[in-house]
Amino acid sequence: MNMKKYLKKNIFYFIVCVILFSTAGIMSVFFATIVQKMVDTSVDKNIVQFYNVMILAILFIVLNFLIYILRGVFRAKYLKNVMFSLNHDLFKGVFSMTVKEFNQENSSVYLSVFNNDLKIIERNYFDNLLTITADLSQFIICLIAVFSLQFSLAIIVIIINIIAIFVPILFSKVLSKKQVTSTQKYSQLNVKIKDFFNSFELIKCFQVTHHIIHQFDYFENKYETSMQNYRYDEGLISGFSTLSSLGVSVMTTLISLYFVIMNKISIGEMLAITQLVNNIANPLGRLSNELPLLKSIKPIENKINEYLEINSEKRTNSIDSIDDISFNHVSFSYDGSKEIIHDFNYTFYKNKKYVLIGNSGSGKSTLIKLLLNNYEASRGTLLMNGIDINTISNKSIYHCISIVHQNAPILNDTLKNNITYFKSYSEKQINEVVERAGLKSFVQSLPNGLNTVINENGNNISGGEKQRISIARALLKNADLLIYDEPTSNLDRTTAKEIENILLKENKTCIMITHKLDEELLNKFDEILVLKDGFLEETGSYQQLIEKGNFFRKLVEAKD
Ligand SMILES: Nc1ncnc2c1ncn2[C@@H]1O[C@H](COP(=O)(O)OP(=O)(O)OP(=O)(O)O)[C@@H](O)[C@H]1O
Repeated sequence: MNMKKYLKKNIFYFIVCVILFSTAGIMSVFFATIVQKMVDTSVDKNIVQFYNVMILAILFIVLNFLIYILRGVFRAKYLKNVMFSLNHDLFKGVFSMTVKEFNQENSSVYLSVFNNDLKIIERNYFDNLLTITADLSQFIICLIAVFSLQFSLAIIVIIINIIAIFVPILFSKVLSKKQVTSTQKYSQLNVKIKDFFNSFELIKCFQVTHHIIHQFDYFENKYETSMQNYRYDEGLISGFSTLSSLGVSVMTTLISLYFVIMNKISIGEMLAITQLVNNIANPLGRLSNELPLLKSIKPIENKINEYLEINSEKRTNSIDSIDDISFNHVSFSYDGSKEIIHDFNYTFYKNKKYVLIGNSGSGKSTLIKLLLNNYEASRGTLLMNGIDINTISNKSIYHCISIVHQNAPILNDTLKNNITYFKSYSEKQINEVVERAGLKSFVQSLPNGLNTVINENGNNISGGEKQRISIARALLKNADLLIYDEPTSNLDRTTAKEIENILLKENKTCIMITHKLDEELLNKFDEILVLKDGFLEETGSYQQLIEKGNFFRKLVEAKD
Protein backbone atom coordinates (compact mmCIF):
# COMPACT_ATOMS: atom_id res chain seq x y z
CA MET A 1 0.00 0.00 0.00
CA ASN A 2 1.44 3.30 -1.12
CA MET A 3 0.60 5.52 1.84
CA LYS A 4 2.62 3.23 4.13
CA LYS A 5 5.62 4.02 1.95
CA TYR A 6 5.39 7.64 3.12
CA LEU A 7 5.29 6.55 6.75
CA LYS A 8 8.42 4.46 6.16
CA LYS A 9 10.11 7.37 4.40
CA ASN A 10 9.49 9.53 7.48
CA ILE A 11 9.83 6.78 10.03
CA PHE A 12 11.77 8.88 12.57
CA TYR A 13 9.13 11.60 12.97
CA PHE A 14 6.34 9.04 12.77
CA ILE A 15 7.80 6.92 15.59
CA VAL A 16 8.51 9.95 17.78
CA CYS A 17 4.91 11.07 17.23
CA VAL A 18 3.57 7.58 18.02
CA ILE A 19 5.58 7.53 21.27
CA LEU A 20 4.39 11.01 22.25
CA PHE A 21 0.76 10.34 21.36
CA SER A 22 0.78 6.97 23.11
CA THR A 23 1.70 8.64 26.43
CA ALA A 24 -2.02 9.54 26.54
CA GLY A 25 -2.80 6.19 28.21
CA ILE A 26 -0.13 6.52 30.90
CA MET A 27 -1.18 10.10 31.59
CA SER A 28 -4.83 9.01 32.00
CA VAL A 29 -3.84 6.35 34.53
CA PHE A 30 -1.62 8.91 36.25
CA PHE A 31 -4.59 11.31 36.51
CA ALA A 32 -6.93 8.56 37.79
CA THR A 33 -4.34 7.69 40.46
CA ILE A 34 -4.21 11.35 41.55
CA VAL A 35 -8.03 11.48 41.74
CA GLN A 36 -8.07 8.28 43.82
CA LYS A 37 -5.36 9.62 46.16
CA MET A 38 -7.16 12.97 46.52
CA VAL A 39 -10.45 11.34 47.54
CA ASP A 40 -8.74 8.85 49.86
CA THR A 41 -6.73 11.76 51.42
CA SER A 42 -9.96 13.70 52.02
CA VAL A 43 -11.49 10.64 53.68
CA ASP A 44 -8.30 10.01 55.79
CA LYS A 45 -7.74 13.77 56.45
CA ASN A 46 -3.94 13.19 56.31
CA ILE A 47 -1.75 16.32 55.70
CA VAL A 48 1.40 14.37 54.63
CA GLN A 49 -0.66 12.51 52.05
CA PHE A 50 -2.03 15.91 50.98
CA TYR A 51 1.49 17.29 50.27
CA ASN A 52 2.39 14.12 48.31
CA VAL A 53 -0.76 14.38 46.22
CA MET A 54 -0.10 18.07 45.63
CA ILE A 55 3.43 17.31 44.30
CA LEU A 56 2.01 14.54 42.10
CA ALA A 57 -0.69 16.89 40.73
CA ILE A 58 1.88 19.63 39.88
CA LEU A 59 4.14 17.02 38.26
CA PHE A 60 1.17 15.79 36.22
CA ILE A 61 0.32 19.30 34.99
CA VAL A 62 3.93 20.10 34.02
CA LEU A 63 4.46 16.75 32.29
CA ASN A 64 1.19 17.05 30.42
CA PHE A 65 2.14 20.55 29.26
CA LEU A 66 5.56 19.39 28.01
CA ILE A 67 4.10 16.38 26.21
CA TYR A 68 1.53 18.55 24.43
CA ILE A 69 4.21 21.03 23.32
CA LEU A 70 6.42 18.22 22.00
CA ARG A 71 3.43 16.57 20.31
CA GLY A 72 2.65 19.84 18.51
CA VAL A 73 6.23 20.26 17.30
CA PHE A 74 6.71 16.69 16.07
CA ARG A 75 3.21 16.38 14.58
CA ALA A 76 3.89 19.53 12.54
CA LYS A 77 7.23 18.17 11.32
CA TYR A 78 5.78 14.72 10.56
CA LEU A 79 2.82 16.11 8.58
CA LYS A 80 5.03 18.55 6.68
CA ASN A 81 7.44 15.79 5.65
CA VAL A 82 4.88 13.14 4.62
CA MET A 83 2.74 15.65 2.74
CA PHE A 84 5.75 17.17 1.00
CA SER A 85 6.99 13.77 -0.21
CA LEU A 86 3.49 12.71 -1.31
CA ASN A 87 2.88 16.00 -3.17
CA HIS A 88 6.34 15.75 -4.75
CA ASP A 89 5.79 12.16 -5.98
CA LEU A 90 2.32 12.95 -7.25
CA PHE A 91 3.50 16.01 -9.18
CA LYS A 92 6.37 13.98 -10.60
CA GLY A 93 3.91 11.18 -11.44
CA VAL A 94 1.67 13.57 -13.38
CA PHE A 95 4.69 14.77 -15.34
CA SER A 96 5.70 11.16 -16.12
CA MET A 97 2.54 10.85 -18.18
CA THR A 98 2.66 11.06 -21.92
CA VAL A 99 0.82 14.01 -23.44
CA LYS A 100 -1.92 11.61 -24.54
CA GLU A 101 -2.36 10.22 -21.01
CA PHE A 102 -2.39 13.71 -19.51
CA ASN A 103 -5.00 14.94 -22.00
CA GLN A 104 -7.41 12.18 -21.02
CA GLU A 105 -8.42 14.27 -17.99
CA ASN A 106 -9.29 17.92 -17.72
CA SER A 107 -6.41 19.76 -16.02
CA SER A 108 -8.81 20.89 -13.26
CA VAL A 109 -9.20 17.24 -12.27
CA TYR A 110 -5.49 17.14 -11.46
CA LEU A 111 -5.86 20.42 -9.59
CA SER A 112 -8.64 19.03 -7.45
CA VAL A 113 -6.48 16.01 -6.57
CA PHE A 114 -3.91 18.42 -5.16
CA ASN A 115 -6.45 20.82 -3.59
CA ASN A 116 -8.94 18.38 -2.19
CA ASP A 117 -7.94 14.70 -2.29
CA LEU A 118 -4.54 15.21 -0.70
CA LYS A 119 -6.10 17.27 2.09
CA ILE A 120 -8.45 14.35 2.82
CA ILE A 121 -5.50 11.95 2.88
CA GLU A 122 -3.67 14.27 5.29
CA ARG A 123 -6.66 14.61 7.62
CA ASN A 124 -8.17 11.11 7.44
CA TYR A 125 -4.99 9.09 7.17
CA PHE A 126 -1.73 10.68 8.30
CA ASP A 127 -3.15 12.91 11.05
CA ASN A 128 -5.82 10.41 11.98
CA LEU A 129 -3.14 7.75 12.60
CA LEU A 130 -1.77 9.87 15.46
CA THR A 131 -5.20 10.40 17.02
CA ILE A 132 -5.83 6.67 16.72
CA THR A 133 -2.49 5.99 18.43
CA ALA A 134 -3.44 8.27 21.34
CA ASP A 135 -6.92 6.77 21.67
CA LEU A 136 -5.69 3.20 21.34
CA SER A 137 -3.05 3.70 24.03
CA GLN A 138 -5.59 5.35 26.32
CA PHE A 139 -8.00 2.48 25.72
CA ILE A 140 -5.50 -0.34 26.28
CA ILE A 141 -3.61 1.10 29.26
CA CYS A 142 -6.76 2.21 31.09
CA LEU A 143 -8.29 -1.21 30.47
CA ILE A 144 -5.26 -2.90 32.03
CA ALA A 145 -5.51 -0.49 34.99
CA VAL A 146 -9.21 -1.32 35.51
CA PHE A 147 -8.39 -5.04 35.33
CA SER A 148 -5.78 -4.62 38.04
CA LEU A 149 -8.22 -2.64 40.20
CA GLN A 150 -11.38 -4.72 39.77
CA PHE A 151 -11.33 -7.80 37.53
CA SER A 152 -15.07 -8.54 37.36
CA LEU A 153 -15.85 -4.88 36.64
CA ALA A 154 -13.33 -4.90 33.78
CA ILE A 155 -15.01 -7.95 32.19
CA ILE A 156 -18.39 -6.19 32.22
CA VAL A 157 -16.83 -3.05 30.70
CA ILE A 158 -15.26 -5.05 27.86
CA ILE A 159 -18.54 -6.77 26.97
CA ILE A 160 -20.45 -3.47 26.78
CA ASN A 161 -17.67 -1.86 24.70
CA ILE A 162 -17.44 -4.67 22.19
CA ILE A 163 -21.16 -4.39 21.46
CA ALA A 164 -20.92 -0.60 21.22
CA ILE A 165 -18.04 -0.44 18.74
CA PHE A 166 -19.55 -2.68 16.04
CA VAL A 167 -22.41 -0.50 14.87
CA PRO A 168 -20.29 2.48 13.70
CA ILE A 169 -17.78 0.22 11.95
CA LEU A 170 -20.66 -1.14 9.85
CA PHE A 171 -21.13 2.38 8.51
CA SER A 172 -17.57 2.65 7.18
CA LYS A 173 -18.40 1.36 3.66
CA VAL A 174 -21.25 3.81 3.25
CA LEU A 175 -19.01 6.64 4.40
CA SER A 176 -16.34 5.65 1.92
CA LYS A 177 -18.83 5.64 -1.00
CA LYS A 178 -20.12 9.07 -0.03
CA GLN A 179 -16.58 10.38 0.11
CA VAL A 180 -15.94 9.21 -3.47
CA THR A 181 -19.12 10.94 -4.64
CA SER A 182 -18.16 14.19 -2.98
CA THR A 183 -14.62 14.19 -4.44
CA GLN A 184 -16.12 13.60 -7.91
CA LYS A 185 -18.50 16.51 -7.45
CA TYR A 186 -15.65 18.68 -6.20
CA SER A 187 -13.62 17.87 -9.26
CA GLN A 188 -16.57 18.71 -11.59
CA LEU A 189 -17.01 22.00 -9.76
CA ASN A 190 -13.30 22.78 -10.21
CA VAL A 191 -13.47 22.14 -13.95
CA LYS A 192 -16.35 24.66 -14.21
CA ILE A 193 -14.67 27.31 -12.04
CA LYS A 194 -11.46 27.09 -14.06
CA ASP A 195 -13.40 27.39 -17.34
CA PHE A 196 -15.33 30.42 -16.10
CA PHE A 197 -12.24 32.21 -14.80
CA ASN A 198 -10.41 31.53 -18.07
CA SER A 199 -13.33 33.07 -20.00
CA PHE A 200 -13.78 36.00 -17.57
CA GLU A 201 -13.54 38.74 -20.19
CA LEU A 202 -15.79 36.94 -22.68
CA ILE A 203 -18.44 36.29 -20.03
CA LYS A 204 -18.50 40.00 -19.15
CA CYS A 205 -18.65 41.05 -22.81
CA PHE A 206 -21.49 38.67 -23.62
CA GLN A 207 -23.25 39.76 -20.41
CA VAL A 208 -23.95 36.18 -19.36
CA THR A 209 -22.80 36.57 -15.76
CA HIS A 210 -26.24 35.56 -14.44
CA HIS A 211 -26.15 32.38 -16.56
CA ILE A 212 -22.63 31.54 -15.32
CA ILE A 213 -23.65 32.16 -11.70
CA HIS A 214 -26.63 29.87 -12.28
CA GLN A 215 -24.33 27.14 -13.63
CA PHE A 216 -21.89 27.67 -10.78
CA ASP A 217 -24.75 27.37 -8.26
CA TYR A 218 -25.88 24.15 -9.92
CA PHE A 219 -22.47 22.45 -9.57
CA GLU A 220 -21.75 24.02 -6.18
CA ASN A 221 -25.11 22.78 -4.93
CA LYS A 222 -24.35 19.27 -6.19
CA TYR A 223 -21.04 19.32 -4.35
CA GLU A 224 -22.48 20.76 -1.14
CA THR A 225 -25.34 18.22 -1.25
CA SER A 226 -22.85 15.37 -1.57
CA MET A 227 -20.94 16.83 1.39
CA GLN A 228 -24.20 17.16 3.31
CA ASN A 229 -24.91 13.46 2.72
CA TYR A 230 -21.40 12.61 3.84
CA ARG A 231 -21.82 14.72 6.98
CA TYR A 232 -25.21 13.07 7.73
CA ASP A 233 -23.44 9.72 7.92
CA GLU A 234 -20.58 11.21 9.88
CA GLY A 235 -23.16 12.59 12.33
CA LEU A 236 -24.89 9.22 12.54
CA ILE A 237 -21.61 7.48 13.32
CA SER A 238 -20.67 10.04 15.94
CA GLY A 239 -24.19 9.73 17.42
CA PHE A 240 -23.66 6.01 17.88
CA SER A 241 -20.18 6.64 19.24
CA THR A 242 -21.49 9.08 21.86
CA LEU A 243 -24.34 6.74 22.71
CA SER A 244 -21.94 3.87 23.27
CA SER A 245 -19.45 5.88 25.33
CA LEU A 246 -22.21 7.45 27.47
CA GLY A 247 -23.88 4.08 27.93
CA VAL A 248 -20.63 2.49 29.01
CA SER A 249 -19.89 5.37 31.41
CA VAL A 250 -23.29 5.30 33.08
CA MET A 251 -23.35 1.51 33.36
CA THR A 252 -19.88 1.42 34.89
CA THR A 253 -20.64 4.16 37.41
CA LEU A 254 -23.74 2.28 38.53
CA ILE A 255 -21.89 -1.02 38.81
CA SER A 256 -18.96 0.61 40.70
CA LEU A 257 -21.45 2.25 43.06
CA TYR A 258 -22.86 -1.19 43.75
CA PHE A 259 -19.31 -2.45 44.49
CA VAL A 260 -18.78 0.45 46.97
CA ILE A 261 -22.10 -0.32 48.70
CA MET A 262 -20.98 -3.95 48.92
CA ASN A 263 -17.66 -2.71 50.46
CA LYS A 264 -15.59 -4.28 47.66
CA ILE A 265 -13.87 -0.98 46.71
CA SER A 266 -13.20 2.41 48.36
CA ILE A 267 -14.84 5.68 47.21
CA GLY A 268 -11.42 6.78 45.91
CA GLU A 269 -11.15 3.56 43.89
CA MET A 270 -14.69 4.05 42.61
CA LEU A 271 -13.85 7.54 41.30
CA ALA A 272 -10.56 6.25 39.83
CA ILE A 273 -12.41 3.42 38.08
CA THR A 274 -15.08 5.79 36.75
CA GLN A 275 -12.32 8.05 35.49
CA LEU A 276 -10.49 5.14 33.86
CA VAL A 277 -13.64 3.73 32.30
CA ASN A 278 -14.36 7.14 30.78
CA ASN A 279 -10.88 6.92 29.34
CA ILE A 280 -11.75 3.53 27.89
CA ALA A 281 -15.19 4.39 26.57
CA ASN A 282 -14.38 7.85 25.14
CA PRO A 283 -11.39 6.78 23.06
CA LEU A 284 -13.30 3.69 21.97
CA GLY A 285 -16.16 5.90 20.81
CA ARG A 286 -13.70 8.09 18.93
CA LEU A 287 -11.93 5.03 17.52
CA SER A 288 -15.18 3.76 16.07
CA ASN A 289 -15.30 7.12 14.27
CA GLU A 290 -11.65 7.28 13.32
CA LEU A 291 -11.15 3.73 12.04
CA PRO A 292 -13.83 4.07 9.31
CA LEU A 293 -12.16 7.35 8.25
CA LEU A 294 -8.91 5.46 7.80
CA LYS A 295 -10.67 3.01 5.49
CA SER A 296 -12.64 5.72 3.71
CA ILE A 297 -9.53 7.04 1.95
CA LYS A 298 -9.14 3.77 0.01
CA PRO A 299 -10.84 4.94 -3.22
CA ILE A 300 -8.88 8.22 -3.18
CA GLU A 301 -5.71 6.28 -2.51
CA ASN A 302 -6.42 4.02 -5.52
CA LYS A 303 -6.95 7.08 -7.71
CA ILE A 304 -3.69 8.66 -6.50
CA ASN A 305 -1.83 5.36 -6.93
CA GLU A 306 -2.69 5.43 -10.63
CA TYR A 307 -0.68 8.64 -10.95
CA LEU A 308 2.07 7.49 -8.60
CA GLU A 309 2.56 4.19 -10.35
CA ILE A 310 3.04 5.62 -13.81
CA ASN A 311 6.27 4.13 -15.02
CA SER A 312 8.69 6.26 -16.86
CA GLU A 313 9.62 5.27 -20.37
CA LYS A 314 9.95 1.60 -21.21
CA ARG A 315 10.88 2.31 -24.82
CA THR A 316 14.38 1.18 -25.65
CA ASN A 317 15.11 2.94 -28.96
CA SER A 318 16.37 6.48 -29.09
CA ILE A 319 17.45 8.92 -31.80
CA ASP A 320 20.00 11.77 -31.78
CA SER A 321 18.75 13.49 -34.90
CA ILE A 322 15.97 13.12 -37.45
CA ASP A 323 17.01 12.18 -40.98
CA ASP A 324 13.57 11.26 -42.31
CA ILE A 325 10.02 10.73 -41.15
CA SER A 326 7.87 8.23 -43.05
CA PHE A 327 4.13 7.97 -42.70
CA ASN A 328 3.33 4.52 -44.17
CA HIS A 329 -0.40 4.35 -44.98
CA VAL A 330 -1.25 5.94 -41.64
CA SER A 331 -4.90 6.20 -40.63
CA PHE A 332 -6.05 7.66 -37.35
CA SER A 333 -9.16 8.08 -35.24
CA TYR A 334 -9.37 9.82 -31.85
CA ASP A 335 -12.31 7.79 -30.59
CA GLY A 336 -11.89 4.52 -32.49
CA SER A 337 -14.88 5.19 -34.72
CA LYS A 338 -14.63 8.44 -36.70
CA GLU A 339 -11.49 8.33 -38.85
CA ILE A 340 -9.74 11.73 -39.05
CA ILE A 341 -6.63 10.82 -41.11
CA HIS A 342 -7.06 8.38 -44.00
CA ASP A 343 -4.20 6.37 -45.47
CA PHE A 344 -1.58 9.13 -45.21
CA ASN A 345 1.51 8.05 -47.13
CA TYR A 346 4.42 10.46 -47.24
CA THR A 347 8.11 10.89 -46.32
CA PHE A 348 9.64 14.07 -44.93
CA TYR A 349 13.40 14.49 -45.53
CA LYS A 350 16.13 16.26 -43.58
CA ASN A 351 16.56 20.01 -44.07
CA LYS A 352 13.61 20.31 -46.49
CA LYS A 353 10.82 22.81 -45.97
CA TYR A 354 7.21 21.59 -45.98
CA VAL A 355 3.94 23.38 -45.57
CA LEU A 356 0.58 21.82 -44.68
CA ILE A 357 -2.43 23.47 -46.29
CA GLY A 358 -6.08 22.57 -45.97
CA ASN A 359 -9.42 23.72 -44.74
CA SER A 360 -10.16 23.96 -41.05
CA GLY A 361 -10.69 20.48 -39.59
CA SER A 362 -8.86 18.73 -42.45
CA GLY A 363 -6.42 17.11 -40.00
CA LYS A 364 -3.28 19.28 -40.16
CA SER A 365 -2.80 19.58 -36.36
CA THR A 366 -3.70 15.90 -35.94
CA LEU A 367 -0.81 14.95 -38.24
CA ILE A 368 1.56 17.01 -36.06
CA LYS A 369 0.21 15.28 -32.94
CA LEU A 370 0.93 11.89 -34.55
CA LEU A 371 4.42 13.08 -35.43
CA LEU A 372 5.01 14.14 -31.83
CA ASN A 373 3.77 10.66 -30.85
CA ASN A 374 1.05 12.18 -28.64
CA TYR A 375 -1.23 9.61 -30.28
CA GLU A 376 -0.59 6.28 -32.02
CA ALA A 377 -1.74 5.57 -35.55
CA SER A 378 -4.83 3.36 -35.72
CA ARG A 379 -3.49 1.74 -38.89
CA GLY A 380 -0.17 1.91 -40.75
CA THR A 381 3.23 2.81 -39.31
CA LEU A 382 5.14 5.98 -38.62
CA LEU A 383 8.91 5.66 -38.87
CA MET A 384 11.66 8.05 -37.77
CA ASN A 385 15.02 7.21 -39.34
CA GLY A 386 13.40 3.88 -40.28
CA ILE A 387 12.52 3.08 -36.63
CA ASP A 388 8.90 2.62 -35.53
CA ILE A 389 8.07 5.82 -33.60
CA ASN A 390 6.21 3.79 -30.96
CA THR A 391 9.49 2.17 -29.90
CA ILE A 392 11.46 5.43 -29.67
CA SER A 393 11.57 7.12 -26.26
CA ASN A 394 9.43 10.25 -26.09
CA LYS A 395 12.36 12.03 -24.49
CA SER A 396 14.57 11.59 -27.53
CA ILE A 397 11.74 12.50 -29.93
CA TYR A 398 11.11 15.74 -28.00
CA HIS A 399 14.85 16.42 -27.93
CA CYS A 400 14.88 16.58 -31.73
CA ILE A 401 11.78 18.76 -32.17
CA SER A 402 10.97 22.42 -31.55
CA ILE A 403 7.43 23.63 -31.87
CA VAL A 404 5.86 27.06 -32.19
CA HIS A 405 2.15 27.00 -31.37
CA GLN A 406 -0.41 29.43 -32.64
CA ASN A 407 -1.42 30.26 -29.07
CA ALA A 408 1.78 29.64 -27.23
CA PRO A 409 1.36 29.05 -23.49
CA ILE A 410 3.14 31.68 -21.40
CA LEU A 411 4.37 31.04 -17.86
CA ASN A 412 3.89 33.51 -15.01
CA ASP A 413 7.67 33.97 -14.82
CA THR A 414 10.40 36.22 -16.19
CA LEU A 415 10.67 36.84 -19.91
CA LYS A 416 14.09 35.18 -19.81
CA ASN A 417 12.68 31.95 -18.31
CA ASN A 418 9.86 32.02 -20.84
CA ILE A 419 12.47 32.03 -23.59
CA THR A 420 15.07 29.64 -22.15
CA TYR A 421 12.51 27.36 -20.48
CA PHE A 422 14.86 26.97 -17.51
CA LYS A 423 17.80 25.67 -19.54
CA SER A 424 21.11 27.49 -19.32
CA TYR A 425 22.28 29.46 -22.31
CA SER A 426 24.92 32.17 -22.60
CA GLU A 427 23.75 35.78 -22.64
CA LYS A 428 25.07 36.04 -26.20
CA GLN A 429 22.88 33.12 -27.36
CA ILE A 430 19.79 34.62 -25.67
CA ASN A 431 20.38 38.11 -27.08
CA GLU A 432 20.87 36.63 -30.54
CA VAL A 433 17.46 34.86 -30.58
CA VAL A 434 15.80 37.90 -29.00
CA GLU A 435 17.05 39.91 -31.96
CA ARG A 436 16.15 37.25 -34.54
CA ALA A 437 12.60 36.89 -33.18
CA GLY A 438 12.15 40.69 -33.38
CA LEU A 439 11.94 41.08 -29.61
CA LYS A 440 14.86 43.46 -29.10
CA SER A 441 12.95 46.76 -28.90
CA PHE A 442 10.25 45.10 -26.74
CA VAL A 443 12.89 43.88 -24.26
CA GLN A 444 14.50 47.34 -24.20
CA SER A 445 11.14 48.95 -23.41
CA LEU A 446 10.61 46.74 -20.34
CA PRO A 447 11.58 48.13 -16.90
CA ASN A 448 13.65 45.07 -16.02
CA GLY A 449 14.45 43.89 -19.52
CA LEU A 450 14.64 40.11 -19.76
CA ASN A 451 14.04 39.85 -16.02
CA THR A 452 10.57 41.41 -16.25
CA VAL A 453 7.87 39.07 -14.99
CA ILE A 454 5.15 38.17 -17.50
CA ASN A 455 1.66 37.74 -16.01
CA GLU A 456 -0.36 34.52 -16.02
CA ASN A 457 -1.27 33.57 -19.64
CA GLY A 458 0.78 36.57 -20.77
CA ASN A 459 -2.10 38.97 -20.14
CA ASN A 460 0.26 41.97 -19.82
CA ILE A 461 1.76 41.49 -23.29
CA SER A 462 0.30 41.43 -26.80
CA GLY A 463 -0.59 38.35 -28.87
CA GLY A 464 2.23 39.16 -31.28
CA GLU A 465 4.74 39.47 -28.44
CA LYS A 466 3.62 36.08 -27.12
CA GLN A 467 4.16 34.58 -30.55
CA ARG A 468 7.65 36.10 -30.81
CA ILE A 469 8.54 34.69 -27.38
CA SER A 470 7.45 31.28 -28.62
CA ILE A 471 9.56 31.72 -31.78
CA ALA A 472 12.62 32.82 -29.76
CA ARG A 473 12.16 29.77 -27.52
CA ALA A 474 12.03 27.41 -30.51
CA LEU A 475 15.06 29.00 -32.18
CA LEU A 476 17.08 28.82 -28.97
CA LYS A 477 16.38 25.10 -28.57
CA ASN A 478 18.10 24.60 -31.93
CA ALA A 479 16.42 21.25 -32.62
CA ASP A 480 16.58 19.27 -35.88
CA LEU A 481 12.94 19.57 -36.77
CA LEU A 482 11.03 22.82 -36.47
CA ILE A 483 7.25 22.66 -36.41
CA TYR A 484 5.36 25.90 -36.86
CA ASP A 485 1.61 25.84 -36.24
CA GLU A 486 0.51 29.15 -37.78
CA PRO A 487 3.47 30.93 -36.16
CA THR A 488 2.76 34.41 -37.50
CA SER A 489 -1.04 34.53 -37.35
CA ASN A 490 -0.97 37.28 -34.69
CA LEU A 491 1.57 39.48 -36.44
CA ASP A 492 1.09 42.29 -38.96
CA ARG A 493 1.96 41.54 -42.60
CA THR A 494 5.39 43.16 -42.64
CA THR A 495 6.53 41.64 -39.34
CA ALA A 496 5.04 38.27 -40.31
CA LYS A 497 7.10 38.26 -43.53
CA GLU A 498 10.22 39.21 -41.60
CA ILE A 499 9.71 36.40 -39.08
CA GLU A 500 8.79 33.84 -41.75
CA ASN A 501 12.05 34.67 -43.55
CA ILE A 502 13.97 34.07 -40.32
CA LEU A 503 12.16 30.80 -39.62
CA LEU A 504 12.63 29.42 -43.10
CA LYS A 505 16.28 30.49 -43.35
CA GLU A 506 17.17 27.95 -40.65
CA ASN A 507 19.12 25.06 -42.11
CA LYS A 508 16.72 22.59 -40.50
CA THR A 509 13.80 20.41 -41.45
CA CYS A 510 10.72 22.54 -41.18
CA ILE A 511 7.01 21.72 -41.26
CA MET A 512 4.66 24.68 -41.15
CA ILE A 513 0.88 24.77 -40.90
CA THR A 514 -0.62 27.85 -42.45
CA HIS A 515 -3.89 29.19 -43.76
CA LYS A 516 -2.05 31.87 -45.76
CA LEU A 517 -2.31 31.00 -49.45
CA ASP A 518 0.23 33.66 -50.28
CA GLU A 519 2.34 32.90 -53.36
CA GLU A 520 5.44 34.64 -52.03
CA LEU A 521 5.31 32.65 -48.79
CA LEU A 522 4.41 29.28 -50.34
CA ASN A 523 7.23 29.58 -52.89
CA LYS A 524 9.71 29.40 -50.02
CA PHE A 525 8.83 25.73 -49.36
CA ASP A 526 10.20 22.66 -51.10
CA GLU A 527 6.81 21.01 -51.04
CA ILE A 528 3.22 21.92 -50.30
CA LEU A 529 1.01 19.15 -48.84
CA VAL A 530 -2.66 19.78 -49.44
CA LEU A 531 -5.07 18.05 -47.06
CA LYS A 532 -8.76 17.58 -47.71
CA ASP A 533 -11.02 15.90 -45.14
CA GLY A 534 -8.12 13.87 -43.74
CA PHE A 535 -6.81 12.75 -47.17
CA LEU A 536 -3.50 13.89 -48.66
CA GLU A 537 -5.14 15.37 -51.75
CA GLU A 538 -2.08 16.59 -53.63
CA THR A 539 1.58 17.58 -53.22
CA GLY A 540 3.96 19.76 -55.19
CA SER A 541 5.40 23.25 -55.54
CA TYR A 542 3.12 26.29 -55.77
CA GLN A 543 3.55 26.46 -59.53
CA GLN A 544 2.99 22.72 -60.06
CA LEU A 545 -0.19 22.75 -58.00
CA ILE A 546 -1.58 25.81 -59.74
CA GLU A 547 -0.85 24.22 -63.12
CA LYS A 548 -2.59 20.99 -62.07
CA GLY A 549 -5.70 23.08 -61.50
CA ASN A 550 -7.18 20.82 -58.83
CA PHE A 551 -8.19 21.38 -55.20
CA PHE A 552 -5.25 23.65 -54.30
CA ARG A 553 -5.96 25.96 -57.21
CA LYS A 554 -9.62 26.15 -56.15
CA LEU A 555 -8.52 27.09 -52.64
CA VAL A 556 -6.26 29.85 -53.99
CA GLU A 557 -8.99 31.14 -56.30
CA ALA A 558 -11.58 31.05 -53.51
CA LYS A 559 -9.23 33.22 -51.43
CA ASP A 560 -9.01 35.81 -54.22
N1 LIG B 1 -8.72 15.59 -29.14
C1 LIG B 1 -9.63 15.37 -30.09
N2 LIG B 1 -10.60 14.45 -29.91
C2 LIG B 1 -11.52 14.21 -30.87
N3 LIG B 1 -11.55 14.84 -32.05
C3 LIG B 1 -10.62 15.77 -32.31
C4 LIG B 1 -9.62 16.09 -31.34
N4 LIG B 1 -8.82 17.05 -31.87
C5 LIG B 1 -9.31 17.31 -33.10
N5 LIG B 1 -10.38 16.55 -33.37
C6 LIG B 1 -11.15 16.52 -34.62
O1 LIG B 1 -10.28 16.09 -35.66
C7 LIG B 1 -10.55 16.80 -36.86
C8 LIG B 1 -9.25 17.40 -37.40
O2 LIG B 1 -8.82 18.38 -36.45
P1 LIG B 1 -7.44 19.14 -36.63
O3 LIG B 1 -7.26 20.00 -35.44
O4 LIG B 1 -6.37 18.18 -36.95
O5 LIG B 1 -7.74 20.04 -37.92
P2 LIG B 1 -6.90 21.22 -38.53
O6 LIG B 1 -6.78 20.94 -39.98
O7 LIG B 1 -5.64 21.43 -37.80
O8 LIG B 1 -7.90 22.43 -38.28
P3 LIG B 1 -7.58 24.00 -38.05
O9 LIG B 1 -7.03 24.52 -39.33
O10 LIG B 1 -8.93 24.55 -37.77
O11 LIG B 1 -6.65 24.11 -36.90
C9 LIG B 1 -11.62 17.82 -36.54
O12 LIG B 1 -12.84 17.32 -36.98
C10 LIG B 1 -11.60 17.91 -35.02
O13 LIG B 1 -12.90 18.17 -34.53
